[in-house]
Amino acid sequence: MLYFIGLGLAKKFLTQASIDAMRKVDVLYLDAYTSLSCDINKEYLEKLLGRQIILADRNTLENNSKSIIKLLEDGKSVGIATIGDPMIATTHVSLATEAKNKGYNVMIIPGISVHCYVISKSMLSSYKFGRSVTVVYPYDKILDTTPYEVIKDNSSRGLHTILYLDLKEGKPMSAKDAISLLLQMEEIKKEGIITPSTQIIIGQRLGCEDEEVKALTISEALEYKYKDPPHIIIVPSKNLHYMEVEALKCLH
Ligand SMILES: C[S@@+](CC[C@H](N)C(=O)[O-])C[C@H]1O[C@@H](n2cnc3c(N)ncnc32)[C@H](O)[C@@H]1O
Repeated sequence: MLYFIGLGLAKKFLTQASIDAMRKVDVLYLDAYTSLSCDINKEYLEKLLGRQIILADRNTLENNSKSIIKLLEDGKSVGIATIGDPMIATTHVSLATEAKNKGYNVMIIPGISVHCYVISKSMLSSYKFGRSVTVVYPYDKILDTTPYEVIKDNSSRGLHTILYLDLKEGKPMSAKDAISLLLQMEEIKKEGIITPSTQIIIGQRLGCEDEEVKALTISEALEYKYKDPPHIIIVPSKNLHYMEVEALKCLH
């Protein structure tokens, strides 16, 4: 059996189902690259569960899945624990389908995802979210403008956009860096999608004791004093329902 175990965003969101599964498996990996938590880490989980955990990088789970399949072939049960939900905005589906196609049972244990958490805290209508996208660091000085295109497309259909921020080699992108990249995209595209008066919602350290969810304009966000990451951004559609307008006022 291969278990994909969602840990939620912080210690207080660990579920009994996730703890039971982590105790039960023969080999337990902690996915250390698709997300991060302010208070769940390998040491904390090892102490809580009284067992050993292996930190898994992208290579172990994506390119070198053979080692995990080999454990299953040897009759071992394997767990892959992930901050948040194991299947939301991660790359674990390919490993799950590979194991399933080879005849192994796959069990998914959902966890509270940042995706649901930020929608809930924003009070925006959950029916009105379009495709989500990740703002990534420029690669070889080339800026990927996909987030700009996705915001534009969602906006044209009256939909909100969730922006995940890049997490490269354990270095989480801050909201401030993401906003300056969005402004650079605007300079390239010049379609008036991201302007100083564009409203955004910034979620900081969600699930932690010092979490914050704030509605700001882009120009306010450039001056804002942020807490440490992780950060996430929502770009609300301009076509807000009057209840959503009221909800946003509560986040100022
Ligand atoms: C690619 S998503 C993975 C989401 C995860 N699988 C889940 O279900 O929660 C990771 C990104 O979400 C955002 N994020 C994750 N946890 C967060 C938190 N507690 N507070 C704010 N943003 C967070 C950050 O932008 C981070 O780089």
